Amino acid sequence: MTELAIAADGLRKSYGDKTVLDGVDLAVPEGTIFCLLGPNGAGKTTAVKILSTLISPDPASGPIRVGGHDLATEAQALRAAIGVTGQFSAVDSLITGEENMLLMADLHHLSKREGRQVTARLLERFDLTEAAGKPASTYSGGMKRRLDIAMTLVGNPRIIFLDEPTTGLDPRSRHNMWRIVRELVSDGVTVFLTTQYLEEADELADRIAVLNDGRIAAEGTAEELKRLVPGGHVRLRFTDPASYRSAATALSGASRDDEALTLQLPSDGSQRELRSILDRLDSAGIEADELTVHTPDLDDVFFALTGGAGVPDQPKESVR
Ligand SMILES: Nc1ncnc2c1ncn2[C@@H]1O[C@H](COP(=O)(O)OP(=O)(O)OP(=O)(O)O)[C@@H](O)[C@H]1O
Repeated sequence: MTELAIAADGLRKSYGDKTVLDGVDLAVPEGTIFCLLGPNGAGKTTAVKILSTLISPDPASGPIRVGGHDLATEAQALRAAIGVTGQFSAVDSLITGEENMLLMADLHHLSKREGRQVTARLLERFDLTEAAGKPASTYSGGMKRRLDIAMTLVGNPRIIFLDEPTTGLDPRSRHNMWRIVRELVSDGVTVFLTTQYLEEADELADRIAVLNDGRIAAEGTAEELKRLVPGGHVRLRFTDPASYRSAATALSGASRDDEALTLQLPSDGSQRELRSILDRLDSAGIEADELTVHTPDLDDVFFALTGGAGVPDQPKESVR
Protein backbone atom coordinates (compact mmCIF):
# COMPACT_ATOMS: atom_id res chain seq x y z
CA MET A 1 0.00 0.00 0.00
CA THR A 2 1.24 3.51 -0.75
CA GLU A 3 2.51 5.37 2.28
CA LEU A 4 1.07 8.78 3.05
CA ALA A 5 3.56 11.65 2.76
CA ILE A 6 1.17 13.97 4.55
CA ALA A 7 -1.63 12.94 6.89
CA ALA A 8 -3.65 15.37 8.97
CA ASP A 9 -6.73 14.66 10.98
CA GLY A 10 -8.94 17.57 11.99
CA LEU A 11 -6.39 20.34 11.43
CA ARG A 12 -7.52 23.45 13.29
CA LYS A 13 -6.21 26.98 13.62
CA SER A 14 -7.83 30.08 15.07
CA TYR A 15 -6.56 33.60 15.66
CA GLY A 16 -8.57 35.01 18.58
CA ASP A 17 -12.18 34.31 17.69
CA LYS A 18 -11.40 34.01 13.97
CA THR A 19 -11.36 30.38 12.88
CA VAL A 20 -9.05 29.98 9.89
CA LEU A 21 -8.94 26.17 9.64
CA ASP A 22 -11.93 24.36 11.04
CA GLY A 23 -11.10 20.66 10.97
CA VAL A 24 -9.22 19.93 7.76
CA ASP A 25 -8.36 16.30 6.94
CA LEU A 26 -5.52 15.67 4.51
CA ALA A 27 -4.15 12.43 3.07
CA VAL A 28 -1.47 12.88 0.43
CA PRO A 29 0.14 9.69 -0.94
CA GLU A 30 3.90 9.70 -1.55
CA GLY A 31 5.10 10.74 -4.99
CA THR A 32 1.92 12.61 -5.93
CA ILE A 33 0.96 16.24 -6.47
CA PHE A 34 -1.72 17.46 -4.12
CA CYS A 35 -3.26 20.84 -4.70
CA LEU A 36 -5.00 22.98 -2.12
CA LEU A 37 -7.20 25.38 -4.01
CA GLY A 38 -9.07 28.27 -2.47
CA PRO A 39 -9.95 31.94 -2.70
CA ASN A 40 -7.91 34.69 -1.02
CA GLY A 41 -7.89 34.28 2.73
CA ALA A 42 -9.21 30.69 2.62
CA GLY A 43 -6.35 29.46 4.82
CA LYS A 44 -4.00 27.87 2.27
CA THR A 45 -0.83 29.55 3.51
CA THR A 46 -1.86 28.86 7.10
CA ALA A 47 -2.13 25.14 6.26
CA VAL A 48 1.32 25.16 4.61
CA LYS A 49 2.86 26.99 7.57
CA ILE A 50 1.43 24.48 10.03
CA LEU A 51 2.46 21.41 8.01
CA SER A 52 5.98 22.81 7.64
CA THR A 53 6.22 23.61 11.39
CA LEU A 54 6.43 27.39 10.92
CA ILE A 55 3.39 27.90 13.13
CA SER A 56 1.59 25.59 15.56
CA PRO A 57 -1.86 24.14 15.05
CA ASP A 58 -4.49 24.62 17.76
CA PRO A 59 -4.27 22.05 20.55
CA ALA A 60 -7.68 20.71 19.48
CA SER A 61 -6.18 19.50 16.18
CA GLY A 62 -5.88 15.79 15.60
CA PRO A 63 -2.57 14.09 14.81
CA ILE A 64 -0.48 15.41 11.91
CA ARG A 65 2.26 13.37 10.22
CA VAL A 66 4.55 14.62 7.47
CA GLY A 67 7.15 12.34 5.91
CA GLY A 68 6.26 9.76 8.55
CA HIS A 69 7.16 12.15 11.40
CA ASP A 70 4.75 13.35 14.04
CA LEU A 71 4.50 17.14 13.94
CA ALA A 72 4.08 17.47 17.69
CA THR A 73 6.97 15.26 18.81
CA GLU A 74 9.37 14.95 15.86
CA ALA A 75 9.47 18.48 14.43
CA GLN A 76 13.22 18.37 13.82
CA ALA A 77 13.08 15.17 11.74
CA LEU A 78 10.00 16.45 9.95
CA ARG A 79 11.82 19.66 8.96
CA ALA A 80 14.74 17.64 7.58
CA ALA A 81 12.37 15.79 5.25
CA ILE A 82 10.67 18.82 3.71
CA GLY A 83 11.34 21.88 1.60
CA VAL A 84 9.17 24.98 1.50
CA THR A 85 9.08 27.70 -1.09
CA GLY A 86 6.55 30.25 -1.97
CA GLN A 87 5.25 33.54 -0.78
CA PHE A 88 7.95 33.74 1.91
CA SER A 89 10.95 33.34 -0.39
CA ALA A 90 14.33 32.38 1.07
CA VAL A 91 16.26 34.21 -1.67
CA ASP A 92 18.59 36.96 -0.44
CA SER A 93 18.48 39.60 -3.19
CA LEU A 94 21.75 41.26 -2.20
CA ILE A 95 23.97 38.29 -3.01
CA THR A 96 24.35 36.28 -6.20
CA GLY A 97 22.35 33.20 -7.13
CA GLU A 98 25.43 31.06 -6.59
CA GLU A 99 26.11 32.60 -3.16
CA ASN A 100 22.51 31.92 -2.17
CA MET A 101 22.97 28.29 -3.13
CA LEU A 102 26.29 27.93 -1.31
CA LEU A 103 24.78 29.49 1.80
CA MET A 104 22.05 26.88 1.66
CA ALA A 105 24.65 24.12 1.24
CA ASP A 106 26.41 25.45 4.37
CA LEU A 107 23.12 25.39 6.28
CA HIS A 108 22.77 21.75 5.32
CA HIS A 109 26.34 21.07 6.52
CA LEU A 110 27.58 19.93 3.12
CA SER A 111 31.35 19.98 2.67
CA LYS A 112 32.74 22.83 0.52
CA ARG A 113 33.30 20.40 -2.34
CA GLU A 114 29.87 18.83 -2.08
CA GLY A 115 28.29 22.29 -1.80
CA ARG A 116 29.97 23.44 -5.03
CA GLN A 117 28.96 20.26 -6.85
CA VAL A 118 25.33 20.43 -5.76
CA THR A 119 25.18 24.16 -6.52
CA ALA A 120 26.59 23.73 -10.04
CA ARG A 121 24.24 20.83 -10.76
CA LEU A 122 21.12 22.61 -9.55
CA LEU A 123 21.96 25.94 -11.20
CA GLU A 124 22.40 24.05 -14.44
CA ARG A 125 19.17 22.13 -13.99
CA PHE A 126 17.22 25.32 -13.38
CA ASP A 127 18.83 27.19 -16.25
CA LEU A 128 20.58 29.67 -13.95
CA THR A 129 24.23 28.93 -14.74
CA GLU A 130 24.64 32.08 -16.82
CA ALA A 131 23.05 34.29 -14.17
CA ALA A 132 24.80 32.56 -11.27
CA GLY A 133 27.31 35.37 -10.71
CA LYS A 134 24.76 38.18 -10.77
CA PRO A 135 22.96 39.53 -7.69
CA ALA A 136 19.54 37.93 -7.24
CA SER A 137 18.02 41.44 -7.19
CA THR A 138 18.62 41.56 -10.97
CA TYR A 139 16.69 38.31 -11.58
CA SER A 140 13.23 38.22 -13.16
CA GLY A 141 10.30 36.86 -11.13
CA GLY A 142 10.60 33.49 -12.86
CA MET A 143 14.35 33.28 -12.21
CA LYS A 144 13.85 34.10 -8.52
CA ARG A 145 11.25 31.34 -8.18
CA ARG A 146 13.58 28.89 -9.92
CA LEU A 147 16.43 29.88 -7.61
CA ASP A 148 14.10 29.49 -4.65
CA ILE A 149 13.22 25.92 -5.66
CA ALA A 150 16.87 25.13 -6.45
CA MET A 151 17.78 26.31 -2.93
CA THR A 152 15.07 24.09 -1.46
CA LEU A 153 16.46 21.08 -3.33
CA VAL A 154 19.94 21.46 -1.80
CA GLY A 155 18.61 19.62 1.25
CA ASN A 156 17.24 16.80 -0.95
CA PRO A 157 13.71 16.98 0.54
CA ARG A 158 11.23 14.16 -0.10
CA ILE A 159 8.25 16.48 0.32
CA ILE A 160 8.03 19.98 -1.10
CA PHE A 161 5.49 22.64 -0.22
CA LEU A 162 4.98 25.16 -2.99
CA ASP A 163 2.84 28.05 -1.85
CA GLU A 164 1.42 29.80 -4.92
CA PRO A 165 4.57 29.11 -6.94
CA THR A 166 3.40 30.82 -10.13
CA THR A 167 1.58 33.87 -8.81
CA GLY A 168 2.68 36.86 -10.88
CA LEU A 169 4.61 34.83 -13.45
CA ASP A 170 4.08 35.27 -17.19
CA PRO A 171 2.68 32.27 -19.14
CA ARG A 172 6.11 31.06 -20.32
CA SER A 173 7.58 31.13 -16.79
CA ARG A 174 4.43 29.49 -15.48
CA HIS A 175 4.76 26.61 -17.98
CA ASN A 176 8.42 26.35 -17.06
CA MET A 177 7.47 26.01 -13.40
CA TRP A 178 4.91 23.30 -14.25
CA ARG A 179 7.63 21.35 -16.03
CA ILE A 180 9.85 21.67 -12.96
CA VAL A 181 7.06 20.43 -10.67
CA ARG A 182 6.43 17.43 -12.94
CA GLU A 183 10.13 16.61 -12.93
CA LEU A 184 10.24 16.74 -9.15
CA VAL A 185 7.41 14.25 -8.92
CA SER A 186 8.98 11.96 -11.51
CA ASP A 187 11.98 11.85 -9.14
CA GLY A 188 9.62 10.52 -6.46
CA VAL A 189 9.16 13.77 -4.55
CA THR A 190 5.72 14.59 -3.11
CA VAL A 191 4.46 18.08 -3.92
CA PHE A 192 1.93 19.96 -1.83
CA LEU A 193 0.87 22.91 -3.93
CA THR A 194 -1.38 25.83 -3.19
CA THR A 195 -2.78 27.94 -5.97
CA GLN A 196 -5.53 30.29 -6.95
CA TYR A 197 -5.16 29.20 -10.57
CA LEU A 198 -7.62 26.54 -11.52
CA GLU A 199 -5.77 25.79 -14.72
CA GLU A 200 -2.66 25.05 -12.66
CA ALA A 201 -4.52 22.60 -10.44
CA ASP A 202 -6.07 20.99 -13.50
CA GLU A 203 -2.66 20.68 -15.21
CA LEU A 204 -0.65 19.35 -12.31
CA ALA A 205 -2.60 17.85 -9.46
CA ASP A 206 -3.31 14.17 -8.89
CA ARG A 207 -5.83 15.28 -6.29
CA ILE A 208 -7.35 18.65 -5.52
CA ALA A 209 -8.97 19.86 -2.33
CA VAL A 210 -11.07 23.00 -2.45
CA LEU A 211 -10.73 24.96 0.77
CA ASN A 212 -13.56 27.26 1.68
CA ASP A 213 -14.45 28.82 5.01
CA GLY A 214 -11.76 26.79 6.78
CA ARG A 215 -13.10 23.46 5.56
CA ILE A 216 -12.52 21.18 2.61
CA ALA A 217 -15.61 21.82 0.47
CA ALA A 218 -14.75 18.99 -1.93
CA GLU A 219 -11.84 16.75 -2.78
CA GLY A 220 -10.99 14.54 -5.72
CA THR A 221 -9.31 14.41 -9.08
CA ALA A 222 -10.04 17.33 -11.40
CA GLU A 223 -12.44 15.08 -13.31
CA GLU A 224 -14.29 14.03 -10.15
CA LEU A 225 -14.67 17.63 -9.03
CA LYS A 226 -15.97 18.71 -12.41
CA ARG A 227 -18.72 16.09 -12.19
CA LEU A 228 -19.97 17.66 -8.95
CA VAL A 229 -21.36 20.71 -10.65
CA PRO A 230 -24.06 20.99 -13.27
CA GLY A 231 -23.28 22.14 -16.80
CA GLY A 232 -21.98 18.83 -18.16
CA HIS A 233 -23.61 17.49 -21.27
CA VAL A 234 -23.35 14.95 -24.04
CA ARG A 235 -23.57 16.14 -27.64
CA LEU A 236 -24.59 13.82 -30.46
CA ARG A 237 -24.05 14.82 -34.07
CA PHE A 238 -25.73 13.22 -37.07
CA THR A 239 -25.15 13.55 -40.79
CA ASP A 240 -28.39 11.87 -41.84
CA PRO A 241 -31.47 14.08 -41.11
CA ALA A 242 -33.72 11.04 -40.73
CA SER A 243 -31.44 9.51 -38.07
CA TYR A 244 -31.30 12.87 -36.36
CA ARG A 245 -35.09 13.10 -36.18
CA SER A 246 -35.45 9.54 -34.90
CA ALA A 247 -32.81 10.20 -32.26
CA ALA A 248 -34.59 13.38 -31.17
CA THR A 249 -37.73 11.30 -30.66
CA ALA A 250 -35.88 8.50 -28.85
CA LEU A 251 -34.03 10.88 -26.55
CA SER A 252 -36.83 12.96 -25.11
CA GLY A 253 -35.51 15.90 -23.11
CA ALA A 254 -32.60 16.55 -25.46
CA SER A 255 -32.23 20.07 -26.74
CA ARG A 256 -32.12 20.20 -30.55
CA ASP A 257 -30.11 22.11 -33.07
CA ASP A 258 -31.98 21.25 -36.30
CA GLU A 259 -29.49 23.05 -38.52
CA ALA A 260 -26.37 21.42 -37.14
CA LEU A 261 -28.23 18.09 -36.70
CA THR A 262 -27.00 17.86 -33.12
CA LEU A 263 -28.70 16.90 -29.90
CA GLN A 264 -27.52 17.93 -26.48
CA LEU A 265 -28.39 16.11 -23.27
CA PRO A 266 -27.53 17.18 -19.75
CA SER A 267 -25.20 14.55 -18.28
CA ASP A 268 -22.58 14.12 -15.59
CA GLY A 269 -20.46 12.24 -18.15
CA SER A 270 -20.49 9.07 -16.04
CA GLN A 271 -20.28 5.65 -17.65
CA ARG A 272 -23.77 4.84 -16.40
CA GLU A 273 -25.35 7.86 -18.07
CA LEU A 274 -23.44 7.35 -21.32
CA ARG A 275 -24.52 3.72 -21.43
CA SER A 276 -28.13 4.75 -20.90
CA ILE A 277 -27.98 7.19 -23.83
CA LEU A 278 -26.33 4.60 -26.10
CA ASP A 279 -28.85 1.93 -25.05
CA ARG A 280 -31.74 4.23 -26.00
CA LEU A 281 -30.16 4.91 -29.40
CA ASP A 282 -29.45 1.19 -29.90
CA SER A 283 -33.03 0.19 -29.15
CA ALA A 284 -34.20 2.74 -31.73
CA GLY A 285 -31.62 1.34 -34.19
CA ILE A 286 -29.80 4.65 -34.58
CA GLU A 287 -26.11 5.36 -34.59
CA ALA A 288 -24.72 8.87 -34.00
CA ASP A 289 -21.87 10.03 -36.22
CA GLU A 290 -20.13 11.72 -33.35
CA LEU A 291 -20.53 11.67 -29.58
CA THR A 292 -18.72 14.15 -27.35
CA VAL A 293 -18.84 14.51 -23.59
CA HIS A 294 -18.49 18.00 -22.15
CA THR A 295 -17.71 18.37 -18.47
CA PRO A 296 -17.73 21.70 -16.64
CA ASP A 297 -14.30 23.21 -16.15
CA LEU A 298 -12.68 23.85 -12.80
CA ASP A 299 -13.83 27.47 -12.90
CA ASP A 300 -17.43 26.21 -12.62
CA VAL A 301 -16.39 24.00 -9.72
CA PHE A 302 -14.56 26.79 -7.94
CA PHE A 303 -17.46 29.23 -8.18
CA ALA A 304 -19.99 26.60 -7.15
CA LEU A 305 -17.96 25.45 -4.14
CA THR A 306 -16.59 28.72 -2.85
CA GLY A 307 -19.61 30.91 -3.36
CA GLY A 308 -21.24 29.95 -0.06
CA ALA A 309 -23.86 27.73 -1.67
CA GLY A 310 -22.12 24.36 -1.20
CA VAL A 311 -22.34 21.60 -3.77
CA PRO A 312 -25.34 22.19 -5.99
CA ASP A 313 -27.80 19.42 -6.84
CA GLN A 314 -27.19 17.39 -9.92
CA PRO A 315 -29.13 18.67 -12.96
CA LYS A 316 -32.75 17.65 -12.67
CA GLU A 317 -33.10 16.71 -16.32
CA SER A 318 -30.35 14.07 -16.18
CA VAL A 319 -30.86 11.20 -18.56
CA ARG A 320 -32.13 8.08 -16.89
N1 LIG B 1 -1.06 35.95 12.24
C1 LIG B 1 -2.35 36.12 11.95
N2 LIG B 1 -3.18 36.76 12.79
C2 LIG B 1 -4.48 36.92 12.51
N3 LIG B 1 -5.08 36.48 11.37
C3 LIG B 1 -4.32 35.84 10.49
C4 LIG B 1 -2.91 35.62 10.72
N4 LIG B 1 -2.41 34.93 9.67
C5 LIG B 1 -3.46 34.74 8.80
N5 LIG B 1 -4.59 35.29 9.30
C6 LIG B 1 -5.92 35.26 8.65
O1 LIG B 1 -6.22 33.92 8.28
C7 LIG B 1 -6.94 33.89 7.06
C8 LIG B 1 -6.29 32.92 6.11
O2 LIG B 1 -5.04 33.43 5.71
P1 LIG B 1 -4.09 32.65 4.70
O3 LIG B 1 -2.92 33.53 4.42
O4 LIG B 1 -3.84 31.30 5.21
O5 LIG B 1 -5.02 32.56 3.42
P2 LIG B 1 -4.66 32.10 1.95
O6 LIG B 1 -5.71 31.10 1.57
O7 LIG B 1 -3.26 31.67 1.85
O8 LIG B 1 -4.91 33.43 1.14
P3 LIG B 1 -4.12 34.08 -0.10
O9 LIG B 1 -4.56 33.32 -1.31
O10 LIG B 1 -4.64 35.47 -0.10
O11 LIG B 1 -2.66 33.98 0.17
C9 LIG B 1 -7.00 35.32 6.56
O12 LIG B 1 -8.27 35.84 6.84
C10 LIG B 1 -5.94 36.02 7.33
O13 LIG B 1 -6.29 37.37 7.53
